[in-house]
This record gives sequence, structure tokens and C-alpha cells, in this order.
Amino acid sequence: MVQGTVNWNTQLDEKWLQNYVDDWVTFYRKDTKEGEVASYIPILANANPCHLGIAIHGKNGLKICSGDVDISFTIQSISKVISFIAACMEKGVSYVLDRVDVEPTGQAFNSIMHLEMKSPNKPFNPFVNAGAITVTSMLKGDTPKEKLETILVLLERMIGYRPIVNQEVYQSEYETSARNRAIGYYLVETGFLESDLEVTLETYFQQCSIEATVEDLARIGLILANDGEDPNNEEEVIPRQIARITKALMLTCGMYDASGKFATYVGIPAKSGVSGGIVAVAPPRVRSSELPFIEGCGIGVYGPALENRGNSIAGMKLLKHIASQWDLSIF
Ligand SMILES: NC(=O)CC[C@H](N)C(=O)O
Repeated sequence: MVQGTVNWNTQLDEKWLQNYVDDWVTFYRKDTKEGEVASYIPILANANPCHLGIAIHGKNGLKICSGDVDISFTIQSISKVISFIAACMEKGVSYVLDRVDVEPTGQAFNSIMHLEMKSPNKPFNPFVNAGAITVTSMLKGDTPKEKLETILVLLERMIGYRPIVNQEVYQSEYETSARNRAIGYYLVETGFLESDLEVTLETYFQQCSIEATVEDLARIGLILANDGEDPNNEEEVIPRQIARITKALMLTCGMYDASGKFATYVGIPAKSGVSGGIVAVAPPRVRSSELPFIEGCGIGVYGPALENRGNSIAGMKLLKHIASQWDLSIF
């Protein structure tokens, strides 16, 4: 079972770390029972609430995977990270941030209320639905296919293969999209939407329906941990400035209205989605060189049972435990 204080100095071999993480996953699986799978997008309710899996990818090639790691799930709001990066790479950071702010809302991700609370009604940040829909409207292209292409190409560079869009999830979200449509119409009214509303919404629903595994999320996290450079080939996938802004936004806005708690108790940038995925970024630490993944790592978690804000309940506990044991906090 999960152990207390550990002398990492003597315990850093891969097999030992693997057993250790296996123990944590077994231990925290019981917490999946405290959450519920999302059902406002009907097809997401088919997920198995008991699932829990984690992948941790380090800079030096070290990989630890444990639990339900072979399941593909839709990335949902995690796609907002990718679309934000893609828009910044296409249009430039200042163009994007002139039109979407960088402030946490403290409200639910699909809140409509906060849209009217600011003048000139600029969406609060790119990770709430209003901001994400605005960002998607900025992507180049006149059709959902063209706009989505930018996101798929960037993701392919990060995860090493072209991901697919789950058409069933897309249809399910499309058919139950009244709230996102309300947000979209509001953005048309305030002049923030840069493309046709229907094209933008279709692209947004498709990006949310892109499938990934925890290993894919870990790869994305690792590239961000490495300031946008892929440590496998030392190629720049994301310009450093954009990677840094993205991490700041993940820390302040990535876990919806639980972002403050996550920053306080876990202390690393992360972004969750209502399907139960979380991508987390642990940058290199300058403390003891005897800690695991001292050069930084990306972490992908999947646990579809959610707490009331839309974050994986067991996934967050698992991340909190790992962050405290391995001293991952950036603070
Ligand atoms: N928080 C989420 O993961 C929300 C994404 C979902 N597709 C929506 O727009 O409602």
C-alpha cells in the first residue's frame, strides 16, 4: 500500500517506481466511487466510473504507466490548451490576448453569467467555454475541417500520430449544445466571434471530441514542461513564450473553479476535461537531485468519475499525492 516518507536516493530505479505508482493507483481507485461521470453530454455517461489510469513521461525517456492506460477517451476541455497554442502560433500572442483575457473566473466553465460582468465583455480566459469558442473562431480556415486541421497538425507533432475525432461523441455534443450556442450567440452580439457561428461551434465540438490516451496527455505535458521543445528530438514544437503563457493559464484557470485549490494543494499547471482526463506539467526542479523526474515530466490521468466542478475526483487525489511525494510543486 501507499507508503509514507521515502528515501528516494535509494529507490529511483524504474521497477521500484513502477510498483510505487501501481500501489497509488490501487489505493486511489476507491475514490472513484465518490464521483459521477458527466452526463450533460449524454454519451459521456457510458464511461466506466471505476476507471483510473496514469502515465508519467520524463525527459530522459523514463515512462511509468499504471492502471487503465489503454482506454481512449475524448479530450474535451483539454483541447482548449491545444487550440489556444495553435491560435497564438498562427496569429501571435498579442492578437489572441487582445481578444481573450487571462483572468480566472471562479465560475463554472460554461457559465453565462460572467460574460456580462466585464466591459468590453472580453471573455475571461481561453479555458472557459466562452474564451475557447472565441479562440476557435480565430483559427485559420473557412470550414470546420480547415480549422480543425490546425489543431490536428499541432497535436500530431506533439503525440506522434494523427488523432481521430470520435463521431459519436461529436454528435452527442452537437445535439445537446444549447448552452454553448447561447454563449456563441452572445459572442456574436459582442463582436468577439471572428468566424461564422456554426463553423466555429462545429469546430469546437469536434476538437472536444478528439480521442487520446493518458500516454498522449503525458507527451503533451512533457513538451510543455520542457518549454515547448520535444525532448526526444530537441525540436521546438511550441515557441517558448507561448508554452510559458499556456502553463501560467493552466495553473490559474486550468481546473475550472477548483484552480485555486489545485494550485495551492498540488502546485503544478494542469488542465482537465469533463471526460475525466487531466494533463499535468511538472517543470524541472532545482531542489534535491535525488527526486524522481527531477528534469521535469508530463503526466496524463484518466478517471471519468468527476467532482462537482467537472474534474476527475480520483485523478486529482492521485496527482496531489504524487506531487507531494515527489515535491513537484513549482512553488
Ligand atoms: N469542461 C469541459 O471539458 C467542457 C467541454 C465540453 N465539450 C463543453 O463544451 O461543454
